[in-house]
Amino acid sequence: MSSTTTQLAGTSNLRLILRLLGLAWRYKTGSLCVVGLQVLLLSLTLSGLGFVGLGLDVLGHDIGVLDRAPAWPFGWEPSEDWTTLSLALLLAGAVLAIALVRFVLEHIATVQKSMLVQRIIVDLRSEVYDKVQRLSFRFFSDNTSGSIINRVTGDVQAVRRFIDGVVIELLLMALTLVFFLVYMLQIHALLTLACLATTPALWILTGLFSKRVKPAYRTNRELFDHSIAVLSENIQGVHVVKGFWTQDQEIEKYKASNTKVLDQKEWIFKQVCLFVPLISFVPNLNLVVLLGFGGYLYASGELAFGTGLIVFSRLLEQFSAQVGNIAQVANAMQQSLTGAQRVFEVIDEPVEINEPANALSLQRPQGRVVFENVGFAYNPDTPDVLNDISLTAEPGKAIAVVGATGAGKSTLLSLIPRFYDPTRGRVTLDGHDLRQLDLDDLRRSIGVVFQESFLFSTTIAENIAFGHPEATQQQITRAAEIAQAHHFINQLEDGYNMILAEGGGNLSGGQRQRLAIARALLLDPAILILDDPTSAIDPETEHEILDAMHHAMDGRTTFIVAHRLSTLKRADLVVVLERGTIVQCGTHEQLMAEDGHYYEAANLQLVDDESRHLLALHEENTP
Ligand SMILES: Nc1ncnc2c1ncn2[C@@H]1O[C@H](COP(=O)(O)OP(=O)(O)OP(=O)(O)O)[C@@H](O)[C@H]1O
Repeated sequence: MSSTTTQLAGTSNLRLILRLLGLAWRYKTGSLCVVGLQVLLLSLTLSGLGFVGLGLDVLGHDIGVLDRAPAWPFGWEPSEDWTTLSLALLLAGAVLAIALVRFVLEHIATVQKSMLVQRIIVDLRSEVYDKVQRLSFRFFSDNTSGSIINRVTGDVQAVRRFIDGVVIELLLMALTLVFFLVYMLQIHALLTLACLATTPALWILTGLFSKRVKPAYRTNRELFDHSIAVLSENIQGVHVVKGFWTQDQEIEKYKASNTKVLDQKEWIFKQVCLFVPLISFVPNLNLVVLLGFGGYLYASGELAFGTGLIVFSRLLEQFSAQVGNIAQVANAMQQSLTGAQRVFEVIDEPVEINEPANALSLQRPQGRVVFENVGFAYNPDTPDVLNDISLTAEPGKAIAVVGATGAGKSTLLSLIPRFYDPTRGRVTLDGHDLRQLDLDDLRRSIGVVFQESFLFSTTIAENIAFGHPEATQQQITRAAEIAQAHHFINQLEDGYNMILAEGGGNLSGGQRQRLAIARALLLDPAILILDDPTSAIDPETEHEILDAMHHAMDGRTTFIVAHRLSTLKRADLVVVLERGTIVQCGTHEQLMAEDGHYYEAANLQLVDDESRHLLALHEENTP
């Protein structure tokens, strides 16, 4: 992920954790509510445990197994009239009541936690998606769609996991440990210290595990990005895949990328599978200490049976389970840190194309576009794609840009809506540097039709009104008429309400382009950019598109990448680009009078047109 990637690759875990804690703080009410409920549940668990221990002491004392009288809480003593059975029933009733309250609270806590988790996911996904929308074209060239999709979906889940699987879990663990520790210390301090002597070993093991798996989780996400990229490219290029009969190759490619993910995940699983039992094993040593030392204390009369040894063993068991849980938390932490780093890379990606705070609003520009000594390179370390371009387009005039493939035509046009900013010089609109203008206003005053137009899987009407969703049917129809699309739309079964397949797959290339022209025209833009819209169209359909374009150009400053002589002849100015430099500039007639590339190329096309004409005549006359 461009510059930020390297910067963030070195981001320490501590900084990431602090940042994630800041994020968790946004959800403090929900998180504290979940933690509060868990504290209540914990208190109830401990009370239940205490009552069970007391019950055992009452029964043991009654049958003469235990010498010591049971110690009732808060100095309360049952009266002499109470029988052992009624005392046991009282304690059993208390345990049952506690279990019922626990049941209700546990339900509320689970619902609260799920709602919190969902809110975090939705908020974070919107934030990342919102940022992706504002990022420049450079971001999309630098990152595969697989990686971007993965960050908005999977990695966001990982960040969410930090809040519910790490922060809340650690808080609960800390609270539980403190509660249990205090209770155990109260029962017998020395026994507690002896039983917990193994705990530091767990922390050391956890630290070692985290260090070992962190890079593996990062690699895993990258391999997964690749696998999604293979899938999405295959779907997008399904025509090429089928056309070249390469399904088997593609299946192998996808299998290979999935196998890489699997192999790498297997390594992580192996580490986790070694770590988790190891962490669970260590607390068993505590039980050995408990049986030895605790048994001795009971025998020497220092420890009660039920409220002492039994309750202590249950506490130790749960304490150890909580400490053992650290393995899961450490694993969740590594996964969430990897995900978080990738999500923050998107959130931190600088918005390259932005506007000043006091941006100038040009609601309805006249459309005078001037390039002043413009130079441009896609990257600082790659050669210039445009050199010293100076060019003036007067309002309402048509500028045709011609040149060999790779000459820089599309790049030149992409500077007008500020898809990129010039590296040197400036582009102005009505005398104002584009960088000083309100970006929304600027883009609203420009209609763009690309070489291949992307349509969305919604109705034709909604596709035409894409940039202006409030447009009336009348405005939509008007735009479609100018773009020569109204006729074919009316012939469709559902007309303007026909729902398009993904990418407009159920329309012909020419129909798609005419819809794209209508979409650009609906905004009634002062400037029209037509980036070779007939390049992917057959000659028959090209004629219809050219007609549509000529209607659309009326009264607008138009930049058009064109090859057809008919279009070039109609242009007010023809600019010939060669390797990013303007080598010729003038009207068609002026350029034809010069002995240059334009003259040669135009003659070639004339010959070509002539041969096509002859061929057509020949076909007509052949029986
Ligand atoms: N996103 C990009 N990142 C880096 N280089 C790019 C990018 N887009 C285009 N280029 C390079 O810039 C140069 C000009 O490309 P551009 O698309 O502007 O040419 P063009 O004249 O429109 O070509 P064509 O007629 O084939 O569409 C080419 O060398 C191309 O490889």
